Amino acid sequence: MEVKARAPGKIILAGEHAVVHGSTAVAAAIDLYTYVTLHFPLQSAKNNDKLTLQLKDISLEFSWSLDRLKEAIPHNSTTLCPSKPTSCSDETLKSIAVLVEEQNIPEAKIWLSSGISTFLWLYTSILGFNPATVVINSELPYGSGLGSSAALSVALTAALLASSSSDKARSGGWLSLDETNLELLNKWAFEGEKIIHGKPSGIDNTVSSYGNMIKFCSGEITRLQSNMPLRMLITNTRVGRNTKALVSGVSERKRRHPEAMNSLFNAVDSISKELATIIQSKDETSVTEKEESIKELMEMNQGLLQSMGVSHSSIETVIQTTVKHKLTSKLTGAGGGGCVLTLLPTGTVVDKVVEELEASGFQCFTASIGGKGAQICY
Ligand SMILES: Nc1ncnc2c1ncn2[C@@H]1O[C@H](COP(=O)(O)OP(=O)(O)O)[C@@H](O)[C@H]1O
Ligand SMILES: C[C@@](O)(CCOP(=O)(O)O)CC(=O)O
Ligand SMILES: [Mg+2]
Repeated sequence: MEVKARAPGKIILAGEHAVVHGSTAVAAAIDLYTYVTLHFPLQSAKNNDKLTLQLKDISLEFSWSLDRLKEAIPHNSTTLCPSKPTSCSDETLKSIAVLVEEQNIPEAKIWLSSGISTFLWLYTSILGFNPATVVINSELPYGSGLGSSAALSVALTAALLASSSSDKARSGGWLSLDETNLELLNKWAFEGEKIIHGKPSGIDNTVSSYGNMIKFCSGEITRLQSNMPLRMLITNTRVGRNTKALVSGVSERKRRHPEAMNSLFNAVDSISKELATIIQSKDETSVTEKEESIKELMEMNQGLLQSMGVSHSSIETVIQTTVKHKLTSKLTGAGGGGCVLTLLPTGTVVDKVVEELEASGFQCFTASIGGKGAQICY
């Protein structure tokens, strides 16, 4: 039997980091996906005593005997409960880290460890100790602010829940999930994100699960209906960074300067709310005026992110380059490198700015904004 799922990456239009501290943020799905395929061996097959993970896009394979997993991961064989998401305890996470270490991940790819821990936790919590080969393929750059961690948790959980469900109408095409299943998927995926991010806000797994564009504040989700064209250039600085470290850096700064940081978070909250209002507005304001307001809000948000300590010289270079072309940019995701968004107002020709950015070693692309969320295929 085979089950497939896919989940999109995302851009955060406003509010990253502040959203971890209770501010509003606005995010949209993009049309770059992580794909997960589960293959279950026949009882008679020779590999029916193993769990194998194949990361296709980076040509790596990891494998554990089911006996080793059962021995290492604390479990209660009678209480597998896919419909009740639970958190991974510190004790279980330590045991899983040992299982990951035993795989001798190449030093240059050691950043995969938390993703593989998430994999083991979600798999064994939802499907228990059953044999399978899990194939993962991602179109998203890793650790670049486009939510590869959330797309992994969402796509994997969607495939696991689909395979554990009794209701498998074979269709051959991509199917979206109903509200109840989306809610369950999103809760499990959040538990997966916690292993990778430490203290996630939940916005990334939510937008990857639900798709489209959302306003998010302390777990409250508002789906947004955009009433204007919104085009963004995405520039990957190719500077690697890690969301967990950046999020904890902001918390440290908040601990040192609580009042000042709370003022920054409040300002971000206002920016995100205003952005959501503009995007949805059906009033007479022209698209050009709306784009001018969005430009200003992005500029202010970037200034506040810089004050939180999450910008980077590569991000500043992208901003300065795009300013020369009268375009406005802000970092997206955790910052510290990673990707930068540049608003492309109606009629913008991007060739010259892209040429200049790519000459500096950056990678530019446009992605379609606000597409579908998680989907499954039998
Ligand atoms: N397809 C994948 N397979 C294994 N791990 C993954 C995958 N996608 C993401 N990850 C994990 O997520 C981490 C990147 O997440 P993060 O730092 O939050 O950045 P982002 O979510 O912006 O890509 C990687 O270092 C890796 O541990
Ligand atoms: C910085 C943050 O707001 C977004 C992180 O996104 P990413 O992992 O860099 O794609 C963290 C969060 O909201 O959990
Ligand atoms: Mg992430």
